[in-house]
Amino acid sequence: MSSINGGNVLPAEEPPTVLYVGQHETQRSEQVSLDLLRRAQDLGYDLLTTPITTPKFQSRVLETLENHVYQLDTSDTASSMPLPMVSSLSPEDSDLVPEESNSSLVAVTSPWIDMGSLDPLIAHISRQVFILEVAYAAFCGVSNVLVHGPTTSEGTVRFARAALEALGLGPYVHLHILMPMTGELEQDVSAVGTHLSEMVRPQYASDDEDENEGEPELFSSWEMWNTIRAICSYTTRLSIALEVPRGLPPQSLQCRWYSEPIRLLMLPRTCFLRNGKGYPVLSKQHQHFLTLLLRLRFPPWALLSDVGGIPSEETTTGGASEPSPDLTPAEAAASRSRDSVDDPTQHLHYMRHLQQSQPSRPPIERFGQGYQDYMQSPLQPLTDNLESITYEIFEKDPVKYEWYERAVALALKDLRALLRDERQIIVAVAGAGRGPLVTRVLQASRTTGINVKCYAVEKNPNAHLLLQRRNATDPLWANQVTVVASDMRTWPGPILPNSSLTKTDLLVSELLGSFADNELSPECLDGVQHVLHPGHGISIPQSYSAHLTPIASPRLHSDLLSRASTDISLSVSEKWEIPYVVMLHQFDYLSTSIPASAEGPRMPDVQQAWSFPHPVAPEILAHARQRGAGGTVADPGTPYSGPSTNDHNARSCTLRFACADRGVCHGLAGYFETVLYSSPSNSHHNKNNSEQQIIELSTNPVTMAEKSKDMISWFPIFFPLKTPLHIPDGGEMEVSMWRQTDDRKVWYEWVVEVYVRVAVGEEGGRKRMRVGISELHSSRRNGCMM
Ligand SMILES: C[S@@+](CC[C@H](N)C(=O)[O-])C[C@H]1O[C@@H](n2cnc3c(N)ncnc32)[C@H](O)[C@@H]1O
Repeated sequence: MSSINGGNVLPAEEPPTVLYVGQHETQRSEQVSLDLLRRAQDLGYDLLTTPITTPKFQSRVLETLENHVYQLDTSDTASSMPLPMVSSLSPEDSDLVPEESNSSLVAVTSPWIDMGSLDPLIAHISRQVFILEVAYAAFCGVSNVLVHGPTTSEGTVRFARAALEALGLGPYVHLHILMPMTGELEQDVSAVGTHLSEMVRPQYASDDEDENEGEPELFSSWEMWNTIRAICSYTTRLSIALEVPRGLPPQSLQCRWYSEPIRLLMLPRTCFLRNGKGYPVLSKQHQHFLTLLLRLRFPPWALLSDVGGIPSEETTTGGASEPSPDLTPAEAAASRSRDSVDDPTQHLHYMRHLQQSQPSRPPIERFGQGYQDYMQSPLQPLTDNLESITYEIFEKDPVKYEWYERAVALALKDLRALLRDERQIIVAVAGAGRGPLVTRVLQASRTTGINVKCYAVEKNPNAHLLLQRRNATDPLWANQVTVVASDMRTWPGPILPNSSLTKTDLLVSELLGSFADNELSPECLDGVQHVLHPGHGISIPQSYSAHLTPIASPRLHSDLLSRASTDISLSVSEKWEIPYVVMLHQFDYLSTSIPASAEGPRMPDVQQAWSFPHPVAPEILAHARQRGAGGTVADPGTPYSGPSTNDHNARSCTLRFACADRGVCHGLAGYFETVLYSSPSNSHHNKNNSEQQIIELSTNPVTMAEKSKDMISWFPIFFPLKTPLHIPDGGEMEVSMWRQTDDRKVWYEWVVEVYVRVAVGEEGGRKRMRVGISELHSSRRNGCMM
């Protein structure tokens, strides 16, 4: 059964690209007044940054610090001296005032403080400055606050502790931590006067020089951010202001940042190139990264940093000459406004041009617009009946039905060749819904010229009514389809005119969930297998398999954390114990294959968990029936012991995933593949023509493009981890998963372990050491009812 959007209507049109652009100056020369904001908005900016405090305040704080240090150095009672207090803000300490228009401002805390300092005096002063500033910004109604991230990884925990305190100052305070993608910020904060880190007393200077030697680690900036947000418990009020460098880091790091909550994208002047005509442009790689971010459910705002001030009224009203016809729209706009490559709004015009000219999204993204990273509880296909609108959405899939028709046509040809007579081939569509697969069977019959007798079996009484109506009105159906209202597992099978039961030659169904078997296709198809001819009967699909890979998805983790315990259907802890159907968007694969080239696609390592073939070997079903009747006793002592007719549908797997880069695992992404039909005459056909003889569907990101590109019916599934698991560089994840069943329901259990290989002895031997393990998660309480 498909799982898209829980039955909501989805727009398939290209949604407009939303891009808010703000202007930032590391050292704003002009006070951010209402007038400046209006001028900025007239130019096309949506927001401005503003410092919270003035240089006067900075001088006052420095003075306090210097006085204290002087007293410490000269006083006899230095050891008992209390730490200095930074007194409340005075009118000359800040130009910010409460205004309605403050919602268009991003307040910037002082970049010269160092909350993570090893020197307790510096850390103490910095923390006070920070708290005073955030509290005042919040008081003035500026809820978005930009904070320069920690200067060293050593100070990250202290920085995070202060950030957590600031978040407690008000329910609307939202902190954006300014981080470089890697290494150090391009913005020169030394321009804003003495940085407090320069005033560290010698006894507190870092002694970890050995550790800090050499190149900064690629992922160190990300790691700092990860520490901050973990200490702040993944609150949605903490996000990143990511500074984009001129040269982008490798794909692996770009993808990691992409998965994080980037709310502001800081674009300094230095990240722009100049094109042949001297106008600022972004490189192709930068444009691609921006495009990905702009497709997020909540795209970041762009902050153009130090690209030129906001011109005063007089300079903006000067006459502009007509632009040259060979300029791009962005260049023309820039040229029209100022007619100069020195125009301070060129970068803004260029960003607007990029906004207007975004490439169109892939079909699944268009279709799922608004549903990115939205977690839905999986369906209960046997107890719930779908609504017509849900079927209607499935039926929009441009690939699935087409592929089914091809599979049916191929199977009909093989059956005709095998049966060697002209009798009608008996086809049953099990779980017919509103009938699209019945139509495809009839079309395949028409195109192959092979006569069929078609049965449509459906347990949803409302869909059954529609099937009957369609049989009477659809010229292709022409009242020739036998519509059966029944659970397929209790359907005795086709009845001949002489009232005797017969078997079907071909059984067509689509009962697949996002993880293949999670909507009980195996159980339903076992139950209807008795109607399939035991000799030559064909099932479409012939097999399906579940696939998974570990992912980092801070967004989903944060979303689950914040889900209220008032959810009537789930207890607080149960939300971690069920898989969710979700259009995964803002996430990162933790285990990937190395791309062939730097630009080559980075493919995840997606491994098969298990598979189900159909029809099942008759002995297996006979044995299951025997167990159900009490003929065999199950292993005593096992939690689900006792005779079960469904034990043959239990599965388990243990899979290992190599992780080149450090990261945090928030759960497992699940996909499926299915072979609808693989013709046994495969090789024979291929000799004579190039027609494809194996028809498959896939949502596995590695094989989807090749097997069923642009299929939209299924979103992936997500198995969450209650406690995120940290993986070091070069670590290995081991995923153990079970499909469990008793005679009433089916559920999943999963556990993830992290290993590293460490050198042992002098002979170069290596030992596999476990460094982390998750809880055992189980969806038993919310299992799928059989
Ligand atoms: C995903 S829908 C597919 C509908 C349609 N065949 C299509 O491809 O658009 C699965 C259908 O199977 C039906 N179904 C599921 N389990 C069934 C069962 N045990 N017996 C009969 N119908 C069943 C559901 O009611 C639903 O209509």
